[in-house]
Amino acid sequence: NYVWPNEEIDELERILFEQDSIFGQPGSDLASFVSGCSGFGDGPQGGERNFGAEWLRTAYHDMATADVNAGTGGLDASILFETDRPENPGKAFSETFGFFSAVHSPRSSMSDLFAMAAVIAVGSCSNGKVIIPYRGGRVDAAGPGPSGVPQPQEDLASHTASFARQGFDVTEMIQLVACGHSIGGVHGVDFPEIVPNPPNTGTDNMVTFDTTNNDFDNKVAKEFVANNTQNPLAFGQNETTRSDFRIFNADGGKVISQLADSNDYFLSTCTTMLERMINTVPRSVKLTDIIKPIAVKPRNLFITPNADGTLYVNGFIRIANTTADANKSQVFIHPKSRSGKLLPVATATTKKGMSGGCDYPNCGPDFIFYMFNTTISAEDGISSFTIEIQNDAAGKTSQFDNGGSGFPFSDALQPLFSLSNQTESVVDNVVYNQLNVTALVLNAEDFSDISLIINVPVNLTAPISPWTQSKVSMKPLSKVPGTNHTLYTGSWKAASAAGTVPFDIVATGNKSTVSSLFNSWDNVPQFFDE
Ligand code: HEM
Repeated sequence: NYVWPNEEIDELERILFEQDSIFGQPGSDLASFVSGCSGFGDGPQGGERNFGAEWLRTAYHDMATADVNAGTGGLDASILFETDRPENPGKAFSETFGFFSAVHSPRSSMSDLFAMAAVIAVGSCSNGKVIIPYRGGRVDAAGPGPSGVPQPQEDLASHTASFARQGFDVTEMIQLVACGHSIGGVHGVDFPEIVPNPPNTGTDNMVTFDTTNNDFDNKVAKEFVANNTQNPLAFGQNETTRSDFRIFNADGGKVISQLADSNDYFLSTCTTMLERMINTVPRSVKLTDIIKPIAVKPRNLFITPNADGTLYVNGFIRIANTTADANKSQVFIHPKSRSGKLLPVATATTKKGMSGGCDYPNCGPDFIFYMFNTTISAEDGISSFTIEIQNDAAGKTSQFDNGGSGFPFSDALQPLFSLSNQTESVVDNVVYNQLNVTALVLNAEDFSDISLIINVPVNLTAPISPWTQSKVSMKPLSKVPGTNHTLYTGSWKAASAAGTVPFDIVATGNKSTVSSLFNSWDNVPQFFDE
């Protein structure tokens, strides 16, 4: 019963399920960094960084300070304010943030992105055998939380108490640690007391938890039980820091043996435990339903006025390859006028191309992008459309009416990308982004205010910050001849630290408020100084 658009899930759905996108927008290459779960060589000692392992460790360290009885902490991205603590050594947290900050927005909190990082990492590292159901809705912390990430030199009693605070009993603690330590390892640069670094080489001696660093599998348990493990937290030179040894034996070795006995059991246990881990959030947070790939979703819809009083309407429809057949299907758009009258059908059979779903098996379908365009009279205008697929993936004709009222798309208020641009300038060594937007407004006399609204972080120097809206009043430019449309323009300029988060245009009046929300800067032509 998904209805487009949905502010809570559309952006998260795009980032998670639309990898290798033909639009090449930020985030569409995220999964490629953990593709095959392979590490990136760091030096002759064989040390390497496995980004998937870093993403998973980031999600755990962020969650590990939760207090489930108090209903506080959990996945809230507070880790970004806590990286100078002794319990959080290493590059993992800032590197994970580096990957995901490009898609951080009011519709995709950093904590939702850290949860997604764990989902993608484990999905990719297990080659699609562990698909953690993903929900959105997490809320970012505005500052540091309490400390309390478990550390390897602590004793079993403190680990048991710490996991109990996070909501996991002894059995679940053993399971969660085994799942986490299935990929990656201990880095000499972060923990020289556990994994000594060769002196003066500048390299990172990394010792993996098991022999399959690039595979999310039960080897970590198998090798531990078989007593031939290389896990530095189980049999490292320093007995004090053998936390995995103490934890895996916390119940006499029962659970770790079960995990060692069956990889299927290990994988299903980890799916459950890691889902619980990423869904550990403050009590005040309400998570969305599980986000699934959406079968039919409009994308980048544009309206441009022509000189002769008509409107050129074009856009893309993203269709899952489980719904349409890239070779056979024919796609048609049925637009409706402003008054609800059916307008001539537009064919959308030309394919812009395919996006490869998720980059790893079992995550979601690939998508086919169909292009359409049509010309309508400005007097008729447009309010919505429905989509018809002939010869769909099942060989039938199917209609998509977006829950009954069609896909909303209105010429009441639209940015005109061909008349908009973005520029970059440097003043006193500070780089500024400027966004110049021209918008098409119907019956402008009905509105008392038409504003360009940019979401910007309140605190430009913090790694993450609550958002605030920076508003610019747009001014009338000219009437579009032969129509009731008027062009409005507005310019917004700020230090580039304010980012290029999608922008809104909102027209408010006594009779109504209309808006065009979350418009991507990617669609705005760039004029950058060399
Ligand atoms: C008592 C609990 C735990 C302790 C004491 C502990 C300790 C450690 C230590 C010392 C490292 C090495 C980090 C580095 O050198 O950068 C590490 C790595 C890692 N931990 Fe844990 N850990 C615990 C639980 C968990 C849990 C529950 C998870 C996730 C579910 C997890 C996921 C990871 C991952 C993926 C790595 C590899 C990071 C990389 O290769 O860059 N850990 N852990």
